[in-house]
Amino acid sequence: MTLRVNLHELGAMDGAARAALMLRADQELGDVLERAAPIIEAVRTEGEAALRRFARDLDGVTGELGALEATEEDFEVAYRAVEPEVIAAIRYAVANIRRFHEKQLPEPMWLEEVRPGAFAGDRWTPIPSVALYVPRGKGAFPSVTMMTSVPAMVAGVPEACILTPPTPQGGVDAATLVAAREAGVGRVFKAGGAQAVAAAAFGAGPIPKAAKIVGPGSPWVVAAKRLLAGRIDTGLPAGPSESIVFADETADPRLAAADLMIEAEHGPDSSAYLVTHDRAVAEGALAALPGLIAALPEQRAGFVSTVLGGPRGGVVLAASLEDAYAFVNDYAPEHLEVLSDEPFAHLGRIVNAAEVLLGRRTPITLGNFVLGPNCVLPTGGWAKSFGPLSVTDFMKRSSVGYVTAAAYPEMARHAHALARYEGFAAHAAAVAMDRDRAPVR
Ligand SMILES: NC(=O)c1ccc[n+]([C@@H]2O[C@H](COP(=O)([O-])OP(=O)(O)OC[C@H]3O[C@@H](n4cnc5c(N)ncnc54)[C@H](O)[C@@H]3O)[C@@H](O)[C@H]2O)c1
Ligand SMILES: N[C@H](CO)Cc1c[nH]c[nH+]1
Ligand SMILES: [Zn+2]
Repeated sequence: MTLRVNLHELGAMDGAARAALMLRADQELGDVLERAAPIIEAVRTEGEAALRRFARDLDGVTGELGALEATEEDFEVAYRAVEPEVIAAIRYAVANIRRFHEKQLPEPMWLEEVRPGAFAGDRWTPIPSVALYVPRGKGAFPSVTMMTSVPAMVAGVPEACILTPPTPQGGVDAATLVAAREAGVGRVFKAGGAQAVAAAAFGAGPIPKAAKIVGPGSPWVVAAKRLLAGRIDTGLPAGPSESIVFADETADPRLAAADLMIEAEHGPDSSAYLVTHDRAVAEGALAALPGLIAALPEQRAGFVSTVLGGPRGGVVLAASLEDAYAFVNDYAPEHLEVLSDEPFAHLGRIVNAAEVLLGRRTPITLGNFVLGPNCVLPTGGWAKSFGPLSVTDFMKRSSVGYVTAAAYPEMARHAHALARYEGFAAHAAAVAMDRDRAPVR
């Protein structure tokens, strides 16, 4: 395995080379969109039979798949199989994630008296149903189970279910089942990839049609969400993981190198940069990386070296601190870690990042698993306009209005003038009527 890590010197790069560093795997889906389309069509027309076929052909299930929905016995077996230390960590994380997300709950309703006797406001209610996608391919994700399930439960969604690819034995990852139960989601189905997104959009076998699907995934999941966006609310775009570790001259290069590997180890389609304006930090990190990579298990070492030596990763040496801020804000990373003795001094300069983790004791790992903020985050540059998954992603807002007799005449007069101007005669007629006359029955 080659352990070559890129050094990108921004001062020596032209605009095109700099722009090339910004590209992500989910911006270039290539033929995945085309190849996901027939999978979706098969689920739409064949339902459960297609899901069973894809479990075998795409998820590599060789064991007995059984019922698509995890049974009570599956949950019991999972609790026995997962190490007590991991169950304790899941409970610790669920408590923190719940505490964080409860703070996000909006007031159920507010009304403002916009004119004397005329009231307008917002009312928040949960969405009726949601499918929570939990990936399982290059890893298992009890973390994502908690991060999608807890806010859905805090929001009060009445019908929530988890969709996750089956294991090769035909079951569900044990810690995913434990995390689902601890977070309060009772239904877990074995379906992954594009076929899972299609099952949520149309309903398939026991998998209910949902109003929305949330959760991150591989390019197959991203592609299916794009193709089905007219059939189901696909929420925030969360594709292959990406990060920037931003380090100033006070940063420890070895920590910078270690933290650069965190998101790079997800897979070859990840993106990960260390951005610094300090040459000593850049060179120290480059020197530390081969040894750190070599200490990883083979598959993860392979992913990290592919990412850090490929077109979407490495060490970025900015021409100045200003240039480093500009790079981060242009890139709009999913995860941003700020390694500095004064991390808050940089916070005001960061405007585009889905998550900002401050200081040497807040590595991305803590955010991914236990701190409380959501680890399902927008990728592909979408952090310029989207935030992390939150409680309000599981709710919708309705406007509410109420006009009294005291406020009506003036409001009606102004509305009538605008209705006439826009040429809407029925709109105008409705506000020309006497609304306080006794009804004629
Ligand atoms: N943005 C976020 O918030 C966030 C959070 C966690 C994970 N992630 C990312 O989610 C992704 C998870 O990917 P994963 O692969 O581990 O799991 P996944 O569940 O997303 O993908 C595996 C599924 O893809 C389908 N698939 C695989 N190869 C296929 C093929 N050739 N044809 C058709 N379908 C195919 C299979 O059905 C399988 O079920 C990673 O890229 C990770 O970085 C992102
Ligand atoms: N980094 C992922 C989001 O991009 C979340 C995660 C979960 N487990 C490990 N990482
Ligand atoms: Zn991660």
